[in-house]
Amino acid sequence: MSGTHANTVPLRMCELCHARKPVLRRPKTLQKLCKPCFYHVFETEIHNTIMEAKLFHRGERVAIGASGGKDSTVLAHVMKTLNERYDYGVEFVLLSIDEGITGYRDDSLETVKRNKEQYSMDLEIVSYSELYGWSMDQIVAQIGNKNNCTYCGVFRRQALDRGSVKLGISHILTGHNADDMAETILMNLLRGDVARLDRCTEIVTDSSDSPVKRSKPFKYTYEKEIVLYAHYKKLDYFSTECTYSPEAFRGTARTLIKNLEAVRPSSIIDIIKSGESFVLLKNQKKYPTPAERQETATTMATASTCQNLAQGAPSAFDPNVTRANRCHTCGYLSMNKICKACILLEGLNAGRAKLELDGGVEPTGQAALTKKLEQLSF
Ligand SMILES: Nc1ncnc2c1ncn2[C@@H]1O[C@H](COP(=O)(O)OP(=O)(O)OP(=O)(O)O)[C@@H](O)[C@H]1O
Repeated sequence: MSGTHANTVPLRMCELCHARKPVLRRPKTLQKLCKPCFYHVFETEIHNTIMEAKLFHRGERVAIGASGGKDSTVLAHVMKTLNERYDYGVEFVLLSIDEGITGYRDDSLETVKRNKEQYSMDLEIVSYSELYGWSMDQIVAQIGNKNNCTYCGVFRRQALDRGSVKLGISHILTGHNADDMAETILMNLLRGDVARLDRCTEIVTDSSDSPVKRSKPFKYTYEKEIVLYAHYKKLDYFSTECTYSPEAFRGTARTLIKNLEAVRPSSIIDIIKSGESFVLLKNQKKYPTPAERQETATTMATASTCQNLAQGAPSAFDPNVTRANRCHTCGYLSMNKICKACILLEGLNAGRAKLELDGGVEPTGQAALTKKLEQLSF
């Protein structure tokens, strides 16, 4: 009976090449594909995203935020592949931030060190201890496990900027993927955070308090496909989750996205497309041009910003930028008199951080700290 059935049912072939047997069902489209066709569509979609957004220009040096995890490892691999295939003429450099998380970042950095050899890219490692005098382990020991993501997020953002500036680079890529972006859109929507909703769908984010622009070439790339790609290509990446507690609200948004994806795979892209289509009141703030950004990055590199921050010394990195744009404590670009990192550091250094976090009456925990940071104005 089964023999008869096998003779009558045509052998299903890859839905793209119709020549090879499929080995996987593509999460984004549910197409059954062979490995070469999956690699091809995966890489080509990223290339198209890069081309449409005009992400690079020839001769540019670009940092890849390399955590050793699946996203940034696949990012480094794909950027090397596409740079060679399409001759972008870009020099990629790996930039890692060592947050000082024992059993997590120390191990993942070993992966990045191997990636450096595997992809023949230079590697720069910048640590929280060196920049701020505090590792995340020490911060968590002081403030507990509750708000650590906020500290880590603020410090990492600035550390990536400072690492780039140290390298004289004004463009950094991160491995944020379509799932991350859909989560962020949903979170901003649910919080009513219209200002962030306006910016969070952009592939390139510019900020007036940063000399470095950030791009997300995986903006439309599904996390599940990144995992499949890393798996089939046998890429060397580190897969352990951070040992400290994750941001609770993002976790909720993530679960929601995963549930939506399970019943409707296009949900992730649909959320991003919807987010992109929202028409919001535009912020009229003028952001620096690429040339202005490059100039600032070079000037700041010369001024050894990292050393200044570690010493907490005010500095005059760029004579063209007025004092009003600088943090009065560390001298780094800031829209407020004191930058977010220094506010947090001040609390830590004075041993006040925990007291301040627990002392408020209305929103508590993560929400309270975020609100406090957002409302800063002097
Ligand atoms: N310690 C770090 N050093 C350098 N870049 C980082 C670091 N942590 C995160 N990034 C950058 O930010 C992106 C998003 O970080 P996130 O913490 O969301 O990790 P993730 O989604 O697990 O990504 P990955 O799989 O690359 O670790 C990463 O892909 C990477 O480009």
